[in-house]
Amino acid sequence: MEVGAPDYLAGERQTAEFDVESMKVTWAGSRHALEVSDRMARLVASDPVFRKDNRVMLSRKELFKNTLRKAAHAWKRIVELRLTEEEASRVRFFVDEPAFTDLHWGMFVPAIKGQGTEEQQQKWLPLAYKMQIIGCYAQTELGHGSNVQGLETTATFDPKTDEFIIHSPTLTSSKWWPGGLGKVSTHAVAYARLIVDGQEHGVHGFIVQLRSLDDHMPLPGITVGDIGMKFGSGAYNSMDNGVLRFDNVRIPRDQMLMRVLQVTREGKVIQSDVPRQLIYGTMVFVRQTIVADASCALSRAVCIATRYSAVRRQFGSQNGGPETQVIDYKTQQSRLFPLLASAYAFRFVSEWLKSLYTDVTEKLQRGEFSTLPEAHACTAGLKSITTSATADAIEECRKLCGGHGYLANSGLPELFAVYVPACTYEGDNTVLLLQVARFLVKTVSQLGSGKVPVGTTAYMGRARHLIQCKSNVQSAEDWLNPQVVVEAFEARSLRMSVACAENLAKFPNPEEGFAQLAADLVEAAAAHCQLIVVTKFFEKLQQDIPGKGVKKQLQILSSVYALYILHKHLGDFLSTGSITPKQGALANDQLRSLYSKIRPNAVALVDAFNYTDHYLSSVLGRYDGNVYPTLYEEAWKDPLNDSVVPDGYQEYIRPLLKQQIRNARL
Ligand SMILES: CCCCCCCCCCCCCCCCCCCC(=O)SCCNC(=O)CCNC(=O)[C@H](O)C(C)(C)COP(=O)(O)OP(=O)(O)OC[C@H]1O[C@@H](n2cnc3c(N)ncnc32)[C@H](O)[C@@H]1OP(=O)(O)O
Ligand SMILES: Cc1cc2nc3c(=O)[nH]c(=O)nc-3n(C[C@H](O)[C@H](O)[C@H](O)COP(=O)(O)OP(=O)(O)OC[C@H]3O[C@@H](n4cnc5c(N)ncnc54)[C@H](O)[C@@H]3O)c2cc1C
Repeated sequence: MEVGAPDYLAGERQTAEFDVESMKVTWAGSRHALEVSDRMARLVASDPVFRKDNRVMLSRKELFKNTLRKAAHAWKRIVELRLTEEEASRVRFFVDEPAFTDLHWGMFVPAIKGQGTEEQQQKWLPLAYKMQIIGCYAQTELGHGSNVQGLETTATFDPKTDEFIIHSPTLTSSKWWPGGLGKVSTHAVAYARLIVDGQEHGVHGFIVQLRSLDDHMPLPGITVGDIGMKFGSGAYNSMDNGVLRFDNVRIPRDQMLMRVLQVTREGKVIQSDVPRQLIYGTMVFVRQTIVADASCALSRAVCIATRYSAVRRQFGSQNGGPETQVIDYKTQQSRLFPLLASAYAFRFVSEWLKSLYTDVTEKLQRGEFSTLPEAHACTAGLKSITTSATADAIEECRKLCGGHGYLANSGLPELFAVYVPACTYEGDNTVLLLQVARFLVKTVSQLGSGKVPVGTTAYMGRARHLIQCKSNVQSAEDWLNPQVVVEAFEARSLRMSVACAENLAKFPNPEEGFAQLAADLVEAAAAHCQLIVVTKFFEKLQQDIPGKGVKKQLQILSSVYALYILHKHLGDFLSTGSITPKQGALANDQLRSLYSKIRPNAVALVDAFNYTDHYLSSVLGRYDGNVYPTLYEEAWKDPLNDSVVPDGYQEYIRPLLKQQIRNARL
């Protein structure tokens, strides 16, 4: 905010009962992370190349070119200022526009790191790190996305020339969707069925050059282009999601990523001791980052809706006094505050998931693979529930802002359009929950065998207790006890998984049973993932959290998150007998009282996200709350208002009016 400018939300900030600066540190993860984030946010906001207020007005071509300009400029600044990887990734975050670089850094590089041999990494990574080649992740095809084993592109080994022949045998085998592919990437990690000596060996990744490094023209045998406009006007259209066909394209044998499986010069296929699933490792990595992204997108929407709800007034004027701030309506609170709590919950679960991922990656380097299934289940499940909840929440925030939320300059329509594909990419959310369900059913089925469940399924080891325990909640206060809450969530989750396992056992064919019970399995999986989020929020509170009143606020938010989920899924809790209807009603009583505790802190709690006005790009979410004059000024900047009489008047309006006059005379 400019020095000396009026702060229309000052009153809201004065009622805060905690130290906002300390909360900023907790949200960012550390003082260092906050400092880096703050510095990079200002760097981006002060650079005119990174302006974004005109984004929705640009044509697709202009938008795309502008994105190329921003990406090139960001890279120039990263090199000039010798930014660290952490700083560079914050620059990307604040530039706030999907671009080919996301796939280059986020998937192409990790695919080579995770699936390439040492030699392959040494050859390709330095080129990729300097952006002397630009890569994408070309897995999905026109006919298959979720079913990776169903991909049709082939990679046939030719022992005569020591090459693979990459081919698209059908229309449906055309690569379709990869970001960065359409117009920019020079290379792809392309996924194809490996065929050696007429035998198939599953889907593997191959580094394929697509375009000339001299003139950017597609290489012989490559047909490549953009797949067309996507949802929304600006949004994800800054990305060149592409189509790609291979017509018997030859690549050297050493361009197959061979960490999992090797093909020798003689055409021998050697399976290493690394599990096949590591081919899916890049997706595990990205799913983990998507959970962190969910907390960012959600907190951004909530920040806008909270500030605006404090500015906006409707009804309730007494004796000519001001009307009621809409944030004081209990309905507004019950819709908004759970989303605020969810933003914090997703933030902390993403922190935990990152540490789990780092731990599993270190183990994989040492040849320990036992934790891979849990890492897969956690990343898939949390990616699924956090992105679904965030997409719904952004739309709810738009509605919380009434009519003005529908204006592009509220920032919410664009945020929704750009965010919502997260429910689909990197694994459709339902498909991913079914993966979690497989993991849970397997864990349940092994309970009798003496195998002790660990990690996020450790609670299943107490199945005998959890299957019959009764919650001892007697008052609304009791719901503030984390142990009580966790036990209710554990009982619900375990009982849902056990019920699924028991029902599955009734089918002679397990796969048929899995297909028939899929809807229940998805619900059991979601219940397990919600338990993880609740537990990790409570565990966060066991840590030392400095700053006046900060821990107290987080305790309130953790209870709000848990009780909101409980209230929303009350049917599950009741039908599994995890709690009684009376206890469900008490949870709701507690929730209401928690909302009142959040109310004086609401604006400060969203200030703690430390978002600049540039990043928020929302008139409604401005830090200073100066909404109405800005909305008014912005309206006049619309190109339609360039002229008082619109273009088209002479051709289309005037004749109409004249005709009416003539008709009236008749
Ligand atoms: C200088 C620095 C600058 C910094 C800039 C920084 C910028 C960085 C930005 C980064 C952001 C990145 C943004 C990216 C944007 C996203 C773009 C989107 C990209 C994509 O969408 S890529 C395509 C994604 N596709 C999918 O997700 C497909 C989903 N399908 C699957 O994953 C699989 O097909 C599926 C559903 C798992 C089934 O596979 P299948 O082989 O058929 O497996 P089974 O069901 O039979 O299971 C077999 C067995 O394997 C286990 N399994 C499955 N998957 C995994 C896994 N991933 N890991 C480990 N194990 C796995 C499964 O559980 C089964 O186990 P069993 O024990 O039961 O046998
Ligand atoms: C913006 C965007 C960017 C993308 N970027 C990339 C990229 O860079 N690289 C890349 O390779 N791919 C990319 N993709 C593709 C993406 O990964 C796939 O779209 C995604 O994995 C979903 O697969 P699908 O499209 O085949 O959906 P489908 O599987 O066809 O889903 C359609 C419906 O069928 C349901 N369904 C499917 N299978 C089952 C099942 N077994 N049981 C129950 N229901 C089922 C789903 O729930 C869904 O409702 C991108 C997609 C988008 C939208």
